[in-house]
Amino acid sequence: GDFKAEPFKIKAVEPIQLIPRREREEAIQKVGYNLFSLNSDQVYIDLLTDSGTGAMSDRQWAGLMQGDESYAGSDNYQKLVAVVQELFDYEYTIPAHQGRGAEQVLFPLLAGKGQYGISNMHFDTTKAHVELAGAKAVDMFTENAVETGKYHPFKGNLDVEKAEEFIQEKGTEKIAFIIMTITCNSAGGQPVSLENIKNTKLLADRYDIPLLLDAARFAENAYFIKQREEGYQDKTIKTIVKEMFSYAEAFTLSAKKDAIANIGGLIGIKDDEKLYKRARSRSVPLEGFPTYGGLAGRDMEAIARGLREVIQLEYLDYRIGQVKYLGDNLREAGIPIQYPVGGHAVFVDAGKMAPHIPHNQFPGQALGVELYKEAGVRGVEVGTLLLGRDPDTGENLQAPLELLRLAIPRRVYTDNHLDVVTEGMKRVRDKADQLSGLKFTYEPEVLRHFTAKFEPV
Ligand SMILES: CC1=C(O)/C(=C\N=C(/Cc2ccccc2)C(=O)O)C(COP(=O)(O)O)=CN1
Repeated sequence: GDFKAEPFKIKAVEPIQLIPRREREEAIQKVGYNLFSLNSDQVYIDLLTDSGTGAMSDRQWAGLMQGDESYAGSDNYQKLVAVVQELFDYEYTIPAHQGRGAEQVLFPLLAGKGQYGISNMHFDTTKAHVELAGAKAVDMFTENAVETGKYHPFKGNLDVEKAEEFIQEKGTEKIAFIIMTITCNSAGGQPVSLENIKNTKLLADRYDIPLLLDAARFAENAYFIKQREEGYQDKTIKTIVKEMFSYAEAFTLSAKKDAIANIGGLIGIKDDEKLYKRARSRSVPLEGFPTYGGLAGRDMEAIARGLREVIQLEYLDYRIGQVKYLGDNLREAGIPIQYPVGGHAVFVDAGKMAPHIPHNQFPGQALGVELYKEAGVRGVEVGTLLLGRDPDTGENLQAPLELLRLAIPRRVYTDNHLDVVTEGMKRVRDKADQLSGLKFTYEPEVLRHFTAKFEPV
């Protein structure tokens, strides 16, 4: 339409507050400069993640009252199966408690010791589950993904040539699967074009390798295809979604993103009954039972309803328009970001903003700590800290980009809140060259960023 206002009015609100600067400085120092360790009431505007932090609609809330808590065969499960069939044209659905729940059930059935998982970019928790299955996660993004200041419509694409060389080098029996992350979170929530998905499918078929989707932000990916890909402008989001999923044979999906639910995950299997039965039996010890997957019936209802809401064009116009609003304001202030903005967050190029901080002193984390001190805004580092160490050598892997992610929860904040973020980032920019890096005082074994402790270098 020709007006930009939110396609909803607000019915319930949750108070937030900005604690005094002194208290913010004490709080972050006390938790060892790890933003994950702050309590929510110490955070004014929480851009840590868009995962599980969205606001449900009144219809989703109403659905909670229709939770069928039958142990087996819950009515909400049937609704979930029906919406997966309708939206993705996938026969089989197995719920899980979240995305990682889906990954832990599915991946070991497809990947094993000494094998490789190929992806445009594995998000860190997905990489962890490929490794837990005994395989190695290999990212095959294109050069466009690392040139943050340069426009490219599909920075999330997989480099098909690079992937083919790798397959030929290792031998096809060494490749467990190709998993396409849509949108590509670690590249900056960047979309993957349908052309790239098609070409990846052709590659997978040529070598008889399964193609999976990590579909956490599938609706946002579809929106960018409609906006930017030749021949898709007049297609509905629903049509684009169905085509995207038609090229894969299974997906894992964190319902905490584009199902706008606070918890939940899904495994979708297109038509491979044998794989479905194996996954279904694995879900019993790991996720409880194949018709509830670690969730209450009410949660499955919320997910089923959220999946229908997320593909509405008015919602996506608003949601991605809000991310662009923040991105445009930061760029106007001369703050380097991954451009164009992605679907769920603005990724500040911390490597460019604080070039004096080496990658292994975590510039993204240093900027994130400063933004919290300046404005009580919590972001998250997506760079070397998140990437972790090489499981074989133990060496710190250097990330392709050192980013500070400002993830925008769905239907939660107004542009006024985002203006505070812009103001806070301007203050950080003005002192960026005086910032020092961080070093570990405590480094956990696995997924270290969640609980690590630091001190300024
Ligand atoms: C593409 C993709 C994801 O982005 C994803 C989770 N993302 C998250 C959640 C998170 C993870 C690590 C640190 C902080 C926050 C995000 O903040 O971005 C998962 C796992 O889903 P799960 O959290 O439901 O287990 C699978 N794939």
